[in-house]
Amino acid sequence: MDFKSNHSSPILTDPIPISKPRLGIHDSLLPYSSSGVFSQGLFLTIPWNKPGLLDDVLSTSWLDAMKSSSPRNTMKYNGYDFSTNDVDAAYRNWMLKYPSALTSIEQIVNNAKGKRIALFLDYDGTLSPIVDNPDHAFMSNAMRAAVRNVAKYIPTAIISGRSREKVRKFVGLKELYYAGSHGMDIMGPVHPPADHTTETKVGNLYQPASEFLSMINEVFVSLVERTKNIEGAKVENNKFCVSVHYRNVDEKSWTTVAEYVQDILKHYPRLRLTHGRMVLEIRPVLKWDKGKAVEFLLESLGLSDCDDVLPIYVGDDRTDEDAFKFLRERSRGYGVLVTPAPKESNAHYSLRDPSEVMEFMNLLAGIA
Ligand SMILES: O=P(O)(O)OC[C@H]1O[C@H](O[C@H]2O[C@H](CO)[C@@H](O)[C@H](O)[C@H]2O)[C@H](O)[C@@H](O)[C@@H]1O
Repeated sequence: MDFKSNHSSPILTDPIPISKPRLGIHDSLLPYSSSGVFSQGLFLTIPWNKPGLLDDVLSTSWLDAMKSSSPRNTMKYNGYDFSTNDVDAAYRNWMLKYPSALTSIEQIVNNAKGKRIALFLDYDGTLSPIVDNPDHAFMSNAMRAAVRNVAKYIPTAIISGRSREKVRKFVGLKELYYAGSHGMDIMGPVHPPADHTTETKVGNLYQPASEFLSMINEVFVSLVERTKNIEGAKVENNKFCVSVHYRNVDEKSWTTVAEYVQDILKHYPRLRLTHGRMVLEIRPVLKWDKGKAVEFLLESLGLSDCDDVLPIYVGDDRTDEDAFKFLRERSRGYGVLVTPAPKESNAHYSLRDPSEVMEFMNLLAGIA
């Protein structure tokens, strides 16, 4: 399998051309084939993203970007103040383009007839509500039950910006596929022993950015040190990427946070910066994202190039747009954007919040 992406980064604007080295994936990282989950002998060409230090966050009005990156409520959005009525009217209008996946379930079911659904779920803001402390973003037991139930009928993967280990711990379900670090750390389900004489089989692993591990660690340590005096700043090690949270930082210090990040990145031309919800994220320049992870998983599951497969991806964040874009460009399946406020997206449908995501999964389980 040879991934050759034409996708241009949705974020970087740096025009510096670079060569695209072919990254041979070491055998030890190749999925083993005995369980038949991941195909063997993969040799991926992973295009490198342009080595820009700065994305839209820093190249233009990054302070504005920081401000609008996660509306704390729907009354203030993208710099505008809305009354509740305005918000409702705007949202209803927006839903003409991105209809609710709940009210469109019949249409989805009709299109799924004779097809196998594959479900991809983002974690933060999709399965768990956005909270101030990233370590406390727990999903409810009801949500866990809904995921467990839908996964009985539909192959289900969690694709998150968090480290795979952390998101797996939050979700707590062994039977799922997990892709952490924005898709750069993929693992298949852990199979329980068939009987007490056999060992638990660890899921197959695929880590296209493994060579960046020590560099990311270094950056993590530097950023922790650098930001230690900024009240509320939190640096999270997501294994193949680092998140610098400014949600709890006084707005007056946001510039300082961004400058510190920018300073450190100057020493790492092979890392780049993207922007999530009140978080700056540092990751390898590899052009590997959630869209690539979906492509990889479909391929590994033997579900790519099949007309009888309907992938559905549910997510709330900018990084999920890569997956929506992949599905749209391939005219395959549906992206479902989770948002309480209107925003442009490559998704096909919308859901307002995690509780609607849960309802949607219950409906999917019912029809599968
Ligand atoms: O891809 P995701 O699963 O959506 O992960 C994206 C980032 O999510 C987390 O941060 C976000 O959620 C936190 C908890 O609600 C919130 O406090 C923070 O402001 C948000 O940016 C996570 O902590 C990051 O590492 C992920 O990259």
